[in-house]
Amino acid sequence: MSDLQNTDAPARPGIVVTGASGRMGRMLVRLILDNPEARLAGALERPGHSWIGRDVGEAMGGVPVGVTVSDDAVAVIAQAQAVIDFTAPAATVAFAELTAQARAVHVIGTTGLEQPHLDYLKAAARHAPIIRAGNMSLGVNLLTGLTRKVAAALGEDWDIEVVEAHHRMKVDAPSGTALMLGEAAAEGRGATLADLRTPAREGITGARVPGTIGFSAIRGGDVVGEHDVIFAGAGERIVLRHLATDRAIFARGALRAAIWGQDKGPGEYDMQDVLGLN
Ligand SMILES: NC(=O)c1ccc[n+]([C@@H]2O[C@H](COP(=O)([O-])OP(=O)(O)OC[C@H]3O[C@@H](n4cnc5c(N)ncnc54)[C@H](O)[C@@H]3O)[C@@H](O)[C@H]2O)c1
Ligand SMILES: O=C(O)C1=N[C@H](C(=O)O)CCC1
Repeated sequence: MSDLQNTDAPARPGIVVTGASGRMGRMLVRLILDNPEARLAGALERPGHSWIGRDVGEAMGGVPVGVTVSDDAVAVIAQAQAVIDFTAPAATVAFAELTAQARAVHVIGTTGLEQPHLDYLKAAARHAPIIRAGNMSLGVNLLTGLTRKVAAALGEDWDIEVVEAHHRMKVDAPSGTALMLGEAAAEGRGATLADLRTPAREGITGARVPGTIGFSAIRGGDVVGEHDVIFAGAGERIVLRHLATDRAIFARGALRAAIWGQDKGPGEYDMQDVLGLN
């Protein structure tokens, strides 16, 4: 990890990492410190967290980097050109308001957001760019396009199921990625996921309703993230699969988005925009 980070160069956007001690937060702090195109401008954690007041480099077990972990989101975000946020829905909504006030780019990886959270984000995006994706990796964003195409090519007699597996600490299901893939499949069929989504199955569910999209979630161990989109027809199946083996793929995507967003106007964007896949 570089210790030359905060010898400032104005051209580099100052990036704040929220949830700095989390699985994604630590990954992001390291990546930003090692990237010459970005500067770590702040590290936030929730009030009461044991890292508050400590240098983030030291808290991570390395050398000091000159950035103290804070719970003062108002003061820290006011200094940011971008905020990279992998936390929890309620925290993300609060950060969105502060990031919009700072006219900074808000990169959101947090999943489990529900409609009221999304409504807040839409309002915040009237003032500054918000880039949000349930999965920031190049591979999943390519798979999203493939899923849309395959769903468009196959008729309703092909059943669509999304199966995902994640580590035992994951709190939301289906995963943000599974929902992205399901949405792409629904778009391929000229519909929305809200129209086609099957409720979670348990008990006597009855036969599958043609044209619907189902989800199954496995939770265990340290699985980083695995997704299958299954198209099941009569006598054959197509399986589109993404396997994540390193969280760095999400962090790299998020940092790329933060840099990409620097010259963008207010509005809602996703990784398809960042990667030029639209
Ligand atoms: N979009 C993607 O590519 C992608 C990839 C990985 C994870 N995620 C999502 O990111 C989120 C975080 O995942 P994780 O595995 O890093 O979880 P984690 O539990 O390891 O980390 C979350 C961190 O956020 C902190 N936090 C919570 N509330 C806060 C607040 N109000 N202020 C500051 N910090 C706060 C927690 O203390 C914790 O350190 C989840 O929603 C997960 O699904 C998305
Ligand atoms: O570890 C997680 O949590 C992940 N969340 C995202 C999701 O919900 O799809 C991306 C994969 C890892």
